[in-house]
Amino acid sequence: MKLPVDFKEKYTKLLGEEASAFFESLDDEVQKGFRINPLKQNYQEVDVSLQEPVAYVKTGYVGAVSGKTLEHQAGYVYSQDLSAMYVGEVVAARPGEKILDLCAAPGGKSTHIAESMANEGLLVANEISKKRALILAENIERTGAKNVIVVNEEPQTLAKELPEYFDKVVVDAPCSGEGMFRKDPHAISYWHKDYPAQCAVRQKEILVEALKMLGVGGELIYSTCTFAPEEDEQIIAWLLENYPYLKIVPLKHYAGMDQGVPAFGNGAEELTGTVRLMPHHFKGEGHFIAKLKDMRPKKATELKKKKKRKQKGTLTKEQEQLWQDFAQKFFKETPFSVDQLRCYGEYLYFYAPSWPDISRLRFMRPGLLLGVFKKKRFEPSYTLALSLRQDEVKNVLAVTKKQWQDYVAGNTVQLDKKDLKNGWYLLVCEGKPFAFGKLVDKTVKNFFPKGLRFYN
Ligand SMILES: C[S@@+](CC[C@H](N)C(=O)[O-])C[C@H]1O[C@@H](n2cnc3c(N)ncnc32)[C@H](O)[C@@H]1O
Repeated sequence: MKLPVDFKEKYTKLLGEEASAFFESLDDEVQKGFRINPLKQNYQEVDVSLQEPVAYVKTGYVGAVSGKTLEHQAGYVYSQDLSAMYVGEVVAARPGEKILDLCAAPGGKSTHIAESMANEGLLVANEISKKRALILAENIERTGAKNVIVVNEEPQTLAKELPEYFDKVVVDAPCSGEGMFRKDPHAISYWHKDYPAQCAVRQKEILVEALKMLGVGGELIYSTCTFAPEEDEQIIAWLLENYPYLKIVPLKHYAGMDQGVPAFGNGAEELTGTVRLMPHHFKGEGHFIAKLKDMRPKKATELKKKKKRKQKGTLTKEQEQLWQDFAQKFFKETPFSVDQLRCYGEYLYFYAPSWPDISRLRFMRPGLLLGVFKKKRFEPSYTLALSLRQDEVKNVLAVTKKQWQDYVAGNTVQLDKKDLKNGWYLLVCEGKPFAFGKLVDKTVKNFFPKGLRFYN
């Protein structure tokens, strides 16, 4: 790989005798990784090679997964760089927490966080770029998580709406991307000597807003996919100097993981509690990760509940009836109560009443999309199908792998079974729910989203 001269000079100085091993590692083959999704029923049975688990992520494996497999389409696996996947583990999301992923697209960390929350609590996944936020929403959708809101905002706007709201805030910051050189040689073309310092300015701006949203006693998780001290140890040193109530939570260093280097920051010994994932020591593209805790005690006044604004999106009587008709026919037990339903336009969402009012924010996904009202009928969504387990529903239709291939390509499926009632079915292939289909006589009509169709 042809590395910029300034880059080589800089890391020769910083890494000393290790520099040549570091440069050589950037020519090694990319080692791919993936995670399996514990939100899915029988997730341990995915049909991919699970021979090489990674030690530091409970659901992580070494290996490549194709985007055209049933496992991928149905949300059982998520492809993620082996170093990036340690971030989600460091977040250690727990059911019931309120978590913000401020720079979330395409969703590697957000999907991991959502998958750890067992559908309890709230993850707000935010992405500033609209195009990328759409991809983020799609990736979140495949996980089947019910407790995720996807927004497309600037950190400043979010901070005004959700001050001190979260238990954990994740800033996987836009950075100079030196850890992307091997995977995406194009990243080299953006790099210049002053780029890391320029990125650091933006990172500080983002962090100032992120900290406004962190609740007293909460945790900030900061990460980059770059090796530049300006964006790594120096950012953490800056945080410690400017927010003296923050303390580093020392992270576990598994085999191959390096400690943060105090001399790369301000010399503070506690920087060793951060993690550097360097490609000449660790299978993965490279990352820096730090966790900081807000050490301020909670004040009595801060425990007072804020007055809630009246939420929009109440259903009409007719919409409520249409949903209930569908739910009674389809579910063994109706999973959402009326106060958990919101309607935006014709679209029906699950939205827990305890979640904050986001009506003034640009959202891509205000909760779990359940379906759409169309001329006196309700049509369930693909997203709802991906969030369901077979044992929750009355109407399950098992199809063959060939029929799955046809369906995801946009075709109808012909059945030879006679005894099935017409109506909506959760389609399942090899035990994995993957979409809704509407049976009309012996034909399963295709409702696979047009933009997601693919051929095998
Ligand atoms: C490193 S990527 C995030 C990767 C993501 N966390 C994941 O695991 O898939 C950084 C993201 O920050 C976004 N970003 C860029 N400028 C930003 C800003 N000023 N504030 C917030 N996010 C920004 C980028 O669009 C990009 O999607």
